[in-house]
Amino acid sequence: MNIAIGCDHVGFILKADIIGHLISRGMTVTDKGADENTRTDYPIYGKAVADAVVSGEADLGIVFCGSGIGISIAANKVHGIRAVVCSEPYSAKLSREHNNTNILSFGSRVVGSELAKMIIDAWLDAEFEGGRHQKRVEMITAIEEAQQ
Ligand SMILES: O=C(CO)[C@H](O)[C@H](O)COP(=O)(O)O
Repeated sequence: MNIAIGCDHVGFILKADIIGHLISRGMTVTDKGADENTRTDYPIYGKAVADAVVSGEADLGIVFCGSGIGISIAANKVHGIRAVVCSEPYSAKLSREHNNTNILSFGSRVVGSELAKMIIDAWLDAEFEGGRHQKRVEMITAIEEAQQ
């Protein structure tokens, strides 16, 4: 599985910690920046990771900013993206099972490295359940398509 990752200046250190964890899980990691912790703007990297996911370059994405909020909002502006900010594993698991999320977002000022790894494991180990949830995800997509 190929995971695209991206961060702003605040998320840079947590992203660096997480790369090794993803590789240890057998993932291929495509890093869309930022490449240093100099102040930058999170929408650049939220869009870059989202584009990689919707184009098929990556299967899933993980993004990092200070709160996880701005970069997830930016990613969610790209059609086909369902990005979620998580600070505990249960929501991460449910976001895959019920909502088929394709980007996981972290607040580096909120979540430490070990908790982030637990959240990532819960997210990656979960699978979309389909069934009654399929129709609801399709309803979200229909909202998106009506905006075009
Ligand atoms: O969390 C974020 C967006 O939701 C950003 O990381 C945060 O706003 C950056 O702030 P600053 O430029 O003061 O470091």
